[in-house]
Amino acid sequence: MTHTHITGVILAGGLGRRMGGVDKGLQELQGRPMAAWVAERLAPQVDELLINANQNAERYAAFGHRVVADRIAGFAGPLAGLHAALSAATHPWVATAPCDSPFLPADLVARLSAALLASEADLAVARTFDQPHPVFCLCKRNVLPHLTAYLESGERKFDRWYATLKTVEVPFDDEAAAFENINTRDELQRFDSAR
Ligand SMILES: Nc1nc2c(ncn2[C@@H]2O[C@H](COP(=O)(O)OP(=O)(O)OP(=O)(O)O)[C@@H](O)[C@H]2O)c(=O)[nH]1
Repeated sequence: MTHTHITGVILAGGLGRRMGGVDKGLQELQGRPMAAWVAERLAPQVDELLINANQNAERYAAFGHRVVADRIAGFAGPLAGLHAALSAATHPWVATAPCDSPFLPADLVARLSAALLASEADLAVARTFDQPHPVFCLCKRNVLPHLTAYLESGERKFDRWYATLKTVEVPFDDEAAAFENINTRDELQRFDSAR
C-alpha cells in the first residue's frame, strides 16, 4: 500500500458549555489535560500534528505541536476547526480527533486511510454500529474550497457537509468504547475514578 502523508488535528476549539464554559481540552483526567491524552494517541499515527484551539494558545503550544485558531469567526463548530486545519496542513490528507475523546483507537488513522485509498472517496468517517462519528474523519486537503463555500453559505452541520462529498464510512464496532467522549464535569469525574 502506498503511504500518503497525513496531518492530524486535535479539535479543541469549542466553548465547553456543558462543562461550564471551560476549555475542555485542558481539563485534567488522571492529572493530565485531556488534549494531552489525545496528542499521545494521535501523534504516532500521523506525520504532523496540529492543535486547533481558540483560547489558551500558549498552554496548547506547550504540548509541542503547532496551534491553529479558527479562521471563520464566531465559534462555528467543529467544521471551523477542520477548515483551519485544512488551511494550515502541510500534508495532502487531514485526520481529525476531538479533544474530549482521550481513549481514541490507536489504529484510527490506519483504518480510515486504508478505506480512503480503497474507495477513492474524498472523506472517510468512523462509525460504530449505526452511529457515525463525524469528528473522527480523514479527508483530502483539496476539499478545502468546497468546505469554505459551505461555511460561507452559513451552514454549520458536519454530517450535512460530508453528505455532499464522496464519503466512505468505516466500521469500528470492535472498538466502540474508544469513542467515548467527556462533555460534563460528572463524566470527567466518572472516567477519572474508573481508570
Ligand atoms: N474549531 C472549533 N471547534 C469546535 C467548535 N465548537 C466545538 N468544537 C469542537 O468540536 C468537538 C465537539 O464539540 P462539542 O462537544 O459539540 O462542543 P464543545 O464546545 O466542545 O462543548 P459544548 O459547548 O458543551 O457542546 C470538540 O472537539 C470541540 O472542541 C468551534 O466553534 N470551533
